[in-house]
Amino acid sequence: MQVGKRTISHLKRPSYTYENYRETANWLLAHTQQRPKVAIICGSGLGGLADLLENKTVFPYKDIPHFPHSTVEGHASQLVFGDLQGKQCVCMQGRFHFYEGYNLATVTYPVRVFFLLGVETLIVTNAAGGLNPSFKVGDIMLIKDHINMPGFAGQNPLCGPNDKRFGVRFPCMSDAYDKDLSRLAKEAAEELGFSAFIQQGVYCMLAGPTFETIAECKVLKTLGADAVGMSTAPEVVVARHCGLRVFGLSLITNEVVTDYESQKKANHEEVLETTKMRTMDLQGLVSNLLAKM
Ligand SMILES: O=P(O)(O)O[C@@H]1C[C@H](O)[C@@H](CO)O1
Ligand SMILES: Nc1nc2[nH]cnc2c(=O)[nH]1
Repeated sequence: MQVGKRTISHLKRPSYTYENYRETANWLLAHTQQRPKVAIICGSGLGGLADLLENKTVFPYKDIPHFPHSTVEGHASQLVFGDLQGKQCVCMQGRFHFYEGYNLATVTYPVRVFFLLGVETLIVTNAAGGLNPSFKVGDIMLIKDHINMPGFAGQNPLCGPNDKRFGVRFPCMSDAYDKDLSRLAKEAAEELGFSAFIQQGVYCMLAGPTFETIAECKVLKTLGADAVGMSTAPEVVVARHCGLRVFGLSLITNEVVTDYESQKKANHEEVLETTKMRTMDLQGLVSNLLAKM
C-alpha cells in the first residue's frame, strides 16, 4: 500500500465538513459541463462500465480536491463523466474500502459529492462470493437488501453528528434498494436473454480483507445472506440518507468454501478472472437499464 503523505492524511482523517464536500462538488462543476443525474460505482474488475460512457471527461482522483484514492488491484482511480443512453452519468472507476484503512466517512465521501452535483440515482456494483447454493460463478445478483455487518459492530458511516443538509438523524433502511429499478433491471436482463444467470438476493458486507472462514460462511447462510463482499453497504446507507434512489448488483465471482474437505481457496485472482468473463454482459445490463430509466 502506498504510504504517501496524501494517503496517510486520508487514513487519519476523522470526518469531513459540509464545506469539504461542497468544495469538491464545486470544483467538478467548474471543470465539466456535465450535470449527471446517475452515478455508478464500479466494483472490483468492473471498471469497464465506464467504457460505456460517451463524450467522456476523466478526472484522476489525485487531481480532485479532498478526494481519496483507491489502492486495490482492479480499481483504477478516476472519476469519469459522460453520457449513457442519452443520460448524463458519473462513474467511479475505483471505490474505497474500509479494509484499506479508510474510515467510513472517506469510503463514502464520493456519495455526498454526487448528491451535491445533483445526482438522483446511484448504481452500485460489486464482486461477491456466492453463499446461496443455487448460485453459480458468473451469476449476476440484483441486490434486494443488505446486511451491514460492520454496522452491527458500531461501524456505520452515519455515526457522529448529523448534518441535516444531507438527511435526517434516523434514516429508514427498509426501502434501501429501489423496487422499481430492480423490476426494470429484471426486464432489461430478460430482453437481453440473461435470465439463466440473473438472481436476486441479500448482500452481506463484512469488513475484509480476509475472505471468510468456513464457520463464518455457515453463519452468514443462516442469517439469510445470499452473497458476501467487502463494500457497498456504507455507500448505500449514505446514499439513502441523502435521498438518492439506489440500484445494486453483485457479480458472483466465486463460490464460498463451506466444506472442510474442499481444496478450494478464495482468492482475488479468481475474482478478477470472473469479472473479465462477465464484463460485457454487465455493461449490456447497465446500459439497457439506463435506457429504461
Ligand atoms: O469493490 P468490491 O466490493 O467489488 O471488491 C470485492 C471485495 C474486495 O475488495 C475484493 C476481493 O476480491 O473484491
Ligand atoms: N468477503 C468476500 N468478498 C468477496 N469479494 C469477492 N468474493 C468474495 C468473497 O468470497 N468474500
